[in-house]
Amino acid sequence: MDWTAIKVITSSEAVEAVSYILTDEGAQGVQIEDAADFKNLHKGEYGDRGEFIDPASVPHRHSGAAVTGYFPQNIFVPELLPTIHQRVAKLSDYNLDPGKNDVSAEAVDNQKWATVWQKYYHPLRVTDQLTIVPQWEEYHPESQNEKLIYLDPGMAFGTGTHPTTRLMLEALEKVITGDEYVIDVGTGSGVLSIAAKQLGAGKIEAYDIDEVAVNSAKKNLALNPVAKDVKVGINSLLDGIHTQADIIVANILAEIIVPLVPQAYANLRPGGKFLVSGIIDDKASLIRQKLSEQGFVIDEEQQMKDWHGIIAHKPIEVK
Ligand SMILES: C[S@@+](CC[C@H](N)C(=O)[O-])C[C@H]1O[C@@H](n2cnc3c(N)ncnc32)[C@H](O)[C@@H]1O
Repeated sequence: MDWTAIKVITSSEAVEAVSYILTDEGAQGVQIEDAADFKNLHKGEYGDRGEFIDPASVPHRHSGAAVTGYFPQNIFVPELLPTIHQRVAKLSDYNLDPGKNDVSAEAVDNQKWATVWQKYYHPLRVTDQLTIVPQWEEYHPESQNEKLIYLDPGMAFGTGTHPTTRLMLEALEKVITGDEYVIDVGTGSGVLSIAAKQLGAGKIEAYDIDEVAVNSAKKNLALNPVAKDVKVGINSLLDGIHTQADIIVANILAEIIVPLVPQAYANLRPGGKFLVSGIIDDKASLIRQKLSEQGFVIDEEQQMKDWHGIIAHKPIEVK
């Protein structure tokens, strides 16, 4: 099958939202070229996580970002382009800068689609213990404590390389000690659930509002035998869920985290941890405020590029 690539020129801060819009409109995969990610490339051959980067292989951007969605060829481009343009323009209602919002389409053949991923996506050590491995690569751990997450990145957000995902992978590495009951809200590719399992979590439930993401997560979970018992389903946030989890993890836009805060509080046992990212710089204070108002105690906040990740807990003594 051939594909239509729809490219949106936008701002770094809107990358995640634009990826979401493209996926929501039917993109089967999203590729991100973000100037913010390539800022430090000239410093040497290694990225800030020690991974090898060949600058010649990176689509270098000097400012802003390009987000390309790959759509099946039967889409009606003349209708889709203005729809995407309008949805990206509306991001300003959420205080996100849509950037140039230049939307263009190009036909690509199947082979190019495959090579797009394979060119830019290689095994990447994302935290002390976790390495993301594209499904098609053969890879042998370099040390005994290295744990592998196999992914086919063609389907949903969550290749493991985006700062928001990395913040949550690091947070999971810090808080999981073994056998925790984890809920992964907005699972996307399923990357955080697979990581949680690799780190020793017990029962995991993963939810996403988007059917493409749920199917992608199922496929990726199946690539990782350790995660075969993770339950995945379609659900908006924690609507209709009443449980007592040890850890709730969510990498979603700040605007969507706001209604999740009370739901997470209700669904965590006292002492349980709430890990959140997807929070762009100027939304961090809003999320800190919502967490505190709800009764959460903020244990830690990390920043990677323009993104914040927060680890909070529900106090054992509830006032
Ligand atoms: C930024 S991606 C995160 C994917 C993955 N968890 C990661 O960390 O890389 C956000 C995901 O949240 C999902 N999402 C957005 N709104 C949601 C909602 N109201 N309820 C559940 N999932 C939602 C999107 O479909 C998308 O897959």
